[in-house]
Amino acid sequence: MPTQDTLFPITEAQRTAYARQLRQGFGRLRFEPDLEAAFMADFDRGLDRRLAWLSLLITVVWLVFTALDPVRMQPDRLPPAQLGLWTELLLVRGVVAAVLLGATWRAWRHPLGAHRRRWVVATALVVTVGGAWGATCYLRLGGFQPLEILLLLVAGLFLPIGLTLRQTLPLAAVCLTGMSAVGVLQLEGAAQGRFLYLAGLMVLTALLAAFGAYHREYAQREQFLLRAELGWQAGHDALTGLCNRRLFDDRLQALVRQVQRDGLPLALVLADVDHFKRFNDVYGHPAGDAALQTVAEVLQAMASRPLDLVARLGGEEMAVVLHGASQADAMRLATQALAALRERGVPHAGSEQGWLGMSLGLAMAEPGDTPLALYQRADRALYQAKHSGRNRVIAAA
Ligand SMILES: Nc1nc2c(ncn2[C@@H]2O[C@H](COP(=O)(O)OP(=O)(O)OP(=O)(O)O)[C@@H](O)[C@H]2O)c(=O)[nH]1
Repeated sequence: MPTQDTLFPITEAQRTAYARQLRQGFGRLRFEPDLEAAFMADFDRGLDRRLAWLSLLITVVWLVFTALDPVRMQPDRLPPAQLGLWTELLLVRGVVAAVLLGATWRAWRHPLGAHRRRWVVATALVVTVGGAWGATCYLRLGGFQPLEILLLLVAGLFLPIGLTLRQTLPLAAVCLTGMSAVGVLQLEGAAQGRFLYLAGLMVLTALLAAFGAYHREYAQREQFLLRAELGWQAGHDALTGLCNRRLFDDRLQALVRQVQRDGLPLALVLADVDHFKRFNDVYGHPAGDAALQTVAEVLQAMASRPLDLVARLGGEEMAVVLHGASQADAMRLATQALAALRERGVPHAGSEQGWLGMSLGLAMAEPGDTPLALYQRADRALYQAKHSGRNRVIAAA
């Protein structure tokens, strides 16, 4: 998906797929495969920086708690039998701190890119299980530990940390199992009971957070589809489906620069329906609209290359930009378009020939050209086509 926020460069076919998905819904938080890939690319935008900051924050909090451990537990006053436990706590704190420092360094140093999900999963697992382990050490040492802090860790898994809900659920299940296993294996009696009670609360927390995450992701997906539709509408003409003037101006500018750099030819063909005012007067505006759609289809058929561009510039004036086409190619395509419109046989009593025709002006991009200069040459050629009998193509000298 630019995301491309203002103009979402989707094709007509993609737009149909987006609209279909929007109609079908996505209650299971999954799009059709192509759309899913586009959504994931959009979903991942700007994530690396956010994760780097989050990782730094967690690391700082973890280091602060680690630094406070000796103050809170006063190891020199612990009975010798508990020194082993103190070492265990220090080890757990140290391992998690080392992993967090490494993860933060990695996230700041290089974009996580393809490793992002693995990075998130590994960091989350170490922090949740390490957090639970540290908490059980505290309990066994007889110190005060607000175990409820573990609930925050569980809820944190459902924050926008780069996983979809489908990816978060198995991770949360593994983390909860790991945390509960630590409690069951390390604790006994009342402390174990209290930890198991907390494990139950963790499951409830996970369910509540998952409920919120479901609705957040649903809204995010819906917004993605709607943004594509809006972007398409911003760059296209509602009647013919062709690019509008705004998108045409943007793309023509880029195309002119591109061919000048690549040394390729570029042709601009301007088209204007002949005696269209009379057509509207005789057949009515709705028939005029249908006639414009026919002309748009005929012009669209001229554009077969990926960088070709067909636009409605306003009223009954349209344009075709042919990337890499020589003047002879462009002339041939324009003549074929005239013949194709003739074949459509749209009656036009107010025209010279009795059926709907159009006049075409062709100009080739020249070295050092600006889009405006190119447009003006094509416009002069169109003017000549109009004034030399209409329903023909004239190339700028
Ligand atoms: N049906 C319909 N008509 C439109 C639309 N946009 C512009 N027009 C009409 O197109 C006509 C353009 O008329 P003119 O600019 O005088 O040109 P023309 O009659 O085609 O004459 P020539 O260009 O000299 O052949 C006007 O009557 C506009 O109302 C549209 O979206 N739908």
